[in-house]
Amino acid sequence: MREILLATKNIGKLNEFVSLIGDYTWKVFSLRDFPHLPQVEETGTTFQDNARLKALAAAQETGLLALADDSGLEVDSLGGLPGVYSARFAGEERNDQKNNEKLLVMLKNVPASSRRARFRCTIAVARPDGQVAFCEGVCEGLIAMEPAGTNGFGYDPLFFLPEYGKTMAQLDMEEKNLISHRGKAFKASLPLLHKMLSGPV
Ligand SMILES: O=P(O)(O)OP(=O)(O)OP(=O)(O)OC[C@H]1O[C@@H](n2cnc3c(O)ncnc32)[C@H](O)[C@@H]1O
Ligand SMILES: [Mg+2]
Repeated sequence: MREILLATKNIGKLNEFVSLIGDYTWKVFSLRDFPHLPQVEETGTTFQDNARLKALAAAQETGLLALADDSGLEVDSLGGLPGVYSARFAGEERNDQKNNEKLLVMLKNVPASSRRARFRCTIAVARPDGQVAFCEGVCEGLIAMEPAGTNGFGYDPLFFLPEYGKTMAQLDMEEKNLISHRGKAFKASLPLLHKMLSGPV
């Protein structure tokens, strides 16, 4: 059976990937199966750089094919922030609620018509031999005036999808996976995953 390591410490992301992988007959590992692995410093300035750092470290330390995701929220009126700093926007403690509160404060005087934003996800797939490939997915929306919904994680309660009339946190995981940046990036990565899984890893 093919084996893949999902190289993320974010339980929300992990659950979404497990659901996306769904029926594939792959043996799926997560970083919880390798608790001794060192923390990867996300020193890159792009999603691609950080995804590469996380995937390569995991593949080289475990000998498995590794998939990492670096993702975040880009808010137009903030010049693309929080971007690669999305997880630690309100500080190194990486608190979702504080991140959301900080975002609302920064957008306090910004009208609904200027609250365009997008989630972006870059997936890196790395082999232990150093080969790395990338895929990207984007999901467009607006930053709501107040949070709504309890599903998902991160900025989902503030990410409003006009065509659904709901925030991302008001969708269930299957609905989110159909339209999300992560769902799109994962689907785009499937041919690549099959190709990289077919050679000797
Ligand atoms: O690096 P790993 O271990 O994968 O976990 P992380 O949470 O630190 O992940 P990132 O470095 O990629 O930071 C992504 C942040 O962007 C936000 N984010 C990304 N995808 C999201 C989603 O689907 N819904 C809500 N917020 C999301 C959220 O704040 C994440 O913590
Ligand atoms: Mg991270």
